Amino acid sequence: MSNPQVVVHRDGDLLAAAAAARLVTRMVDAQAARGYASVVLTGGRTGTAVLEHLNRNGARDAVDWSRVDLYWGDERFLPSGHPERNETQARAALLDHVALDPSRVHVMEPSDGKFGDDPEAAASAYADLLASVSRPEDHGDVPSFDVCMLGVGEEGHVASVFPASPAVYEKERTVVAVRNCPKPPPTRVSLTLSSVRCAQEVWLMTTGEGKAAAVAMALTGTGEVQLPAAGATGRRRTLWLLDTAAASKVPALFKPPLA
Ligand SMILES: O=C(O)[C@H](O)[C@@H](O)[C@H](O)[C@H](O)COP(=O)(O)O
Repeated sequence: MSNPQVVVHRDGDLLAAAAAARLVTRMVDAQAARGYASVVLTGGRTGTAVLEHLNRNGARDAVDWSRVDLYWGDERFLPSGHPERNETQARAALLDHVALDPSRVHVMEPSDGKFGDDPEAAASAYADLLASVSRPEDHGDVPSFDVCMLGVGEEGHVASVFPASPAVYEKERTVVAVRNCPKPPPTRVSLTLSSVRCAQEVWLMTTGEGKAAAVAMALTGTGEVQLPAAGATGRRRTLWLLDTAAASKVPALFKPPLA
């Protein structure tokens, strides 16, 4: 488990642009080292803005998109193509504009997919997929993703893991169905925190005053049951990418001295 690092940017747009540039570099380095890059995408405004900026980044095609494995941290359990699905928004923002290998874009099943309106079956199938692509060096049923990107909710949720929810207590399964989610839409499929923690690097990216309390609590010892973002740590790196508003309650010890 890695200690959190905090990087603060002037505003949300600069945060998204800087995170996109960081992601390009991380993916290029992963491909140089191992021949492929694996990234977990997140829904939400910040996560989608990062993909939009990545699509506009001049270094975008330094990435060999045919050797990228994409996953989702969570997905809204809606029909395929629904505008509220994270997949739909990611495709519009980036995926439809780069030469990905479709077989390496690992979508969580929609509610009109092969399992119909059964989110538990969709979750179980995604867990099986993760297990099938895990390598011996991953030491488990979840790949050691190069980067797992996460947005953060005002009450501290990440992916679709909410405070004191069944998902936050899950210790066995790697992917779960989430019902009665406090953030609409109510039914989702989500990685559990233990799956998030398989990533080499976890990037928590959020903006705005409304997130400042959750960010500060996560960084100052609140437990993951009450504040799931506190449990989102990477094997090698846990990076909080914030704008000044979301960082406004972060203790000085986490912020580099102003230049
Ligand atoms: O499917 C989702 O809704 C997201 O995965 C969710 O975890 C999101 O990232 C946070 O709610 C932050 O969302 P914003 O970035 O829009 O604040």
